[in-house]
Amino acid sequence: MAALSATDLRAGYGRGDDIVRGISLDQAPETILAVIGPNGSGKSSLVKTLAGLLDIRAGRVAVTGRDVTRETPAKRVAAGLAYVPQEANVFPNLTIGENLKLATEFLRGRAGVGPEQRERVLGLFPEIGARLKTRAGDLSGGQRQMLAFASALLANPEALLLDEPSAGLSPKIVGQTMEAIVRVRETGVTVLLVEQNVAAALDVADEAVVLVAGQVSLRASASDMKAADLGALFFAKVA
Ligand SMILES: Nc1ncnc2c1ncn2[C@@H]1O[C@H](COP(=O)(O)OP(=O)(O)OP(=O)(O)O)[C@@H](O)[C@H]1O
Repeated sequence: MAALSATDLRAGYGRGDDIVRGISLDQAPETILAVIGPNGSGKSSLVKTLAGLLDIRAGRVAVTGRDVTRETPAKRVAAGLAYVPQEANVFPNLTIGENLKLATEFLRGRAGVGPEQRERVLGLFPEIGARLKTRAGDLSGGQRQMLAFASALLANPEALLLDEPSAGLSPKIVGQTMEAIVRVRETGVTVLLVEQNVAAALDVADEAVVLVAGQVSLRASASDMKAADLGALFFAKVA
């Protein structure tokens, strides 16, 4: 069974045209699927639609077979679908410890949420665990991203949606962030990774999809995608 599944998904903003225009994708458990494509192709909109932040106009979203299409964002997290937005993904005025505490505030009742999961997650991100009293606003970009991952993982998700985790990070820190994503996958989490940094994403992904104008124009293994002419794919004319 797919860990994450979207079927004929359509979504857009307000009364505007569809931005997500009929996307279907099934993601096998414990894989990393990179979502790449040119600026404005709808990558962030897709991930927001999966997370429940953009109203679904048609189609279906399921997490480990459970239909969450009509669920609120909070209920989707409780169903096993966690989301790390591109920006504003931590509370800067709160400490690391306070951020982590808040992350589980609305998750009572979800299996696997609690002190053991907290220990497991802090074990994955030791530099976060060692600085629980530090204000999140005082962290570097890379550390802030680790805190955002850790906060999302406290929900013990089946699938994790990441929107451009490399944005604004130096190349060295991008590498460390991608390594962290691999560690997350090794704990059994399925990761959907939206990235502008195509090379970094393909280095860690199993598979990738190219989005052009809100539709999937190609799906391939990460290694085949590395060999593809992405320039031609990204800038192909779409009807
Ligand atoms: N809040 C919004 N209201 C209206 N239209 C929006 C909104 N956010 C995005 N869009 C539009 O949706 C389209 C897709 O944007 P989206 O941010 O999903 O693309 P993207 O592939 O993630 O781009 P980028 O790589 O630049 O982040 C764009 O035409 C954009 O103008």
